[in-house]
Amino acid sequence: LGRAEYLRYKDPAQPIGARVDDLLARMTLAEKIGQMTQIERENATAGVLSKYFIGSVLSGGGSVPSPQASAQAWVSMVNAMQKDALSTRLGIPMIYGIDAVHGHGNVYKATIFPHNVGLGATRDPELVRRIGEATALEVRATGIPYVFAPCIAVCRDPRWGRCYESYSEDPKVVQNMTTIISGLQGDAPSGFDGRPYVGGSKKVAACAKHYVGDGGTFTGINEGNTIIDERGLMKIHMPAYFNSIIRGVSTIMVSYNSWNGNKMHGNHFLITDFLKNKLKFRGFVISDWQGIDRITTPEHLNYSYSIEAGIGAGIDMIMVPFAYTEFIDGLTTKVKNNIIPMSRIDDAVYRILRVKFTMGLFENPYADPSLAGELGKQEHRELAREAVRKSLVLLKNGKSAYTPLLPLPKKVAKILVAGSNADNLGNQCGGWTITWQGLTGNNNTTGTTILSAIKSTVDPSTQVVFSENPDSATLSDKYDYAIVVVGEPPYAETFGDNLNLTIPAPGPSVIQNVCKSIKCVVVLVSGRPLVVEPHIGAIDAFVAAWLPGTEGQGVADVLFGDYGFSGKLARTWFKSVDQLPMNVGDKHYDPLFPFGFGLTTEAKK
Ligand SMILES: O=[N+]([O-])c1ccc(O[C@@H]2O[C@@H](CO)[C@H](O)[C@H](S[C@@H]3O[C@H](CO)[C@@H](O)[C@H](O)[C@H]3O)[C@@H]2O)cc1
Repeated sequence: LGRAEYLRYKDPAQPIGARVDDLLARMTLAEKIGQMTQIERENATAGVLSKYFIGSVLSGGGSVPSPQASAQAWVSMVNAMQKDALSTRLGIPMIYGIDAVHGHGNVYKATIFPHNVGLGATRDPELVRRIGEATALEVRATGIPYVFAPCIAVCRDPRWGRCYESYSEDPKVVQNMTTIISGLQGDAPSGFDGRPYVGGSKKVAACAKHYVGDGGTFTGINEGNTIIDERGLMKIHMPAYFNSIIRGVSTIMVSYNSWNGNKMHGNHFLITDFLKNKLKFRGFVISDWQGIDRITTPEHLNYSYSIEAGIGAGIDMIMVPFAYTEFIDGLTTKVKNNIIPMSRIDDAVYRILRVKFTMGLFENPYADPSLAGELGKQEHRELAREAVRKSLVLLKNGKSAYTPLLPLPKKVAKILVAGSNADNLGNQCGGWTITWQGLTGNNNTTGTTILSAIKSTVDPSTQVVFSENPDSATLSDKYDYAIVVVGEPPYAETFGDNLNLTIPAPGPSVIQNVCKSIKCVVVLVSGRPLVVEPHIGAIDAFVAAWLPGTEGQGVADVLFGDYGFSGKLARTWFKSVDQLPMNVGDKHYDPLFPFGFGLTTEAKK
């Protein structure tokens, strides 16, 4: 029998660089460009991956194999795609990516952690690292090795629809929370000088996004224009990328926004000169969804130009995600006509292969079925509950310092719970949950609403009356106190852009109606600070709960004193939207509640 030809790139004993060099030298242009192409899962039908040598597949927001798909169904889907990819001449495994920005959001019964706006308020980087570890396990339970997380945006204007994806307006808080990358990927060995690192098949490749300045657009317009000089960009929006690279982040996603009128997806200086050559980032740079299409207005106006500008700027992998033949043909033409040099293609493919080799994808291309039980595991839910507790910020406690309302007594005669967000799991999870935009209501995934948490925490003898929008008959009853849980419905991206930031109706009237006659604590479930100045006088106690996710028990734990309040504002709480943008350190700083503010309480013995 002839000895099978020794293929150096297939030998795990070989150094990573040698394996990449060997494989790259064997690849045709079509195989190289295929590696640079990421397509949406709905396009990855039988034979497509092998026919076009596709290197990556993704789930866009809400893209699932079937409604309420099990971990096993996800594993079957990903493994089938992998089998197709491995059937190619060189057998290069594809890498499947998904947004797991607050736990494995697309997936039914996954643990949904607080969105980043709440995690910033915890000021607890080690907690956030543990969230990364748990998220990696839940993502691997579904056979997926790559997440488009964390978002390290520094949101400078809460009118931005994605502000809740940002840990803070303060770059230092965002830098501290890059511990999530080490949780997701594992700890890069010291002196790793910014090479991509993923520590085995219980870890996932991460993606620091969106590079750069996504949180700094004019009036918070999503995908808008970040108008700031280079010094300001480097001081506010860049620092967390330094930390991410030191932590060995495997990929970086380019942002839709422009910087001083120039689209980031076409910015050679920031992507190649700065990120790759100065910061020595050695993972791969991925575009956002149709990110190169949106270089032009209207989008896709001149896709040939978009390809040239995006690849020329230094983007390595294109999240196409649908028109993949147009992308492949377009890039092939550019290379054959010497408009894009082969050296640019080789740089891109080198980086992509380095990540795939480093994370062991060649040795372990298929899912580990033993991890299925990690999805929604009780231990992870307890971690999420701890995160909820630590994310709550107590902004007012009693109409005077001598009459604190919190912690609430568990044993009283009767309490009223009111508001749109008291009994609504979808609202407390927010966007990027089950679907891209998120879903209001209690029928979309499993978890604990704030109302059910209250009911299970109070003494069994305490009567709990719930009414979303209580009428005068309900309000005429006698209550020891009321808990009013109001706030925003779920949203994502541009659909969340909002210039007035008022509490959605009927929240303000519920606050007024309840609080004028009953001692009340208002719990605001929202992706950002909202207009509360007109109501604050009528409110006895006020808690910012942000978007806590599935583990609403964490809210009751603190309201009733099983744990103390410890959260600190990671965002300035404005008085009026006319003041915006207004951030800590600004010359004119006149907030309702300043950055860093948060009252504390002691846990009841
Ligand atoms: O019907 N419309 O009006 C509509 C509008 C815009 C759409 O565009 C698309 O919608 C979403 C759902 O398909 C996609 O996820 C992206 S968003 C992008 O997706 C990446 C992958 O999920 C994330 O990592 C990034 O962080 C995020 O910025 C895009 O905006 C789709 C439909």
